[in-house]
Amino acid sequence: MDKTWAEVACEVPAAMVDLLADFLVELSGNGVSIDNLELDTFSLDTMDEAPVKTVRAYFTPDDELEGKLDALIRFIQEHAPAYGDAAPAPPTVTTIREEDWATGWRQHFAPTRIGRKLVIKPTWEPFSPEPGDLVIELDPGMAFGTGTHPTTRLCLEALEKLGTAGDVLDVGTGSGILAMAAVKLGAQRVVGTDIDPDAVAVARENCAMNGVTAELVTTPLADIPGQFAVVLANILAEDLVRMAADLTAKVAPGGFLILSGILVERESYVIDGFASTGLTLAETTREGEWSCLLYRAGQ
Ligand SMILES: C[S@@+](CC[C@H](N)C(=O)[O-])C[C@H]1O[C@@H](n2cnc3c(N)ncnc32)[C@H](O)[C@@H]1O
Repeated sequence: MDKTWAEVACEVPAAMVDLLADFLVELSGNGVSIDNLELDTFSLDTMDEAPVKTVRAYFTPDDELEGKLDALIRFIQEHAPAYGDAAPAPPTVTTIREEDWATGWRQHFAPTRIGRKLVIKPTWEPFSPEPGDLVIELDPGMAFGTGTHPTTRLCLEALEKLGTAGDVLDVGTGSGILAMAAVKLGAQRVVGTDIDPDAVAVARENCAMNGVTAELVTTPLADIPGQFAVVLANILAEDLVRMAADLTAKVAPGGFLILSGILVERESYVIDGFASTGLTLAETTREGEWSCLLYRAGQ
């Protein structure tokens, strides 16, 4: 017989989504999906439009389900008043077939091989690594960087190709995915910085889960000490150009700067923006509508 899942859907105030999603990941042992919210997106527009969001979690329909639903209802009743006056509707439970579930959101977050050795794997998925594989465990969370976005993949591929014998700086670390990959690839000192303290908290949790050590900070780029063999920045084109001088200053002589977050149509805008930095454009890679630029510093 087909395996089934209990899909539990909760409609809550948009501002409560993060809190509830964390709770549901813990309670279900699976990931969650959030209506209108892509796993990784450069635009937060989708988050602003609706005051109420639906968070869906997937449970095994066993003897424990009823107790878990009670815990969920108590959690919502306890926390919802802080997010608005209207009482949220009770969660709904729908039985769905494994095959429907597998063709839903989850297929977008399965173990993914990136480059030759790196594998990004959700914690709940079994995976048998091949010799030499560098596995990063990561669940969809509240920070960009699950490995599903082309810009993340382009950065990871560039990083793997370069090798990371020296120190690495990851500007806009998000989930910490690039910083973790740098550590796994053998970098010495790895620093990840993000203007979003929530992202830094997520990145720290992810590093702890993966047993890797990286310095994860909210320190502005200009205040980070030292220079690095590789600097990564997967941030939008406008920000990259605005930060061109500071990014360049962090690259050690002979080192590399990997830039992504660049729509192909904005490639020349970024290249123009970095024209006076003294860096040499060594390679351009693309996936879909996204582009990644690899620069090299002189000795
Ligand atoms: C597209 S995400 C990249 C996440 C991850 N590095 C990856 O490649 O998947 C961009 C991140 O940069 C952060 N960010 C935006 N502007 C920044 C800045 N000026 N300095 C540091 N971080 C910044 C955002 O908060 C976000 O977490």
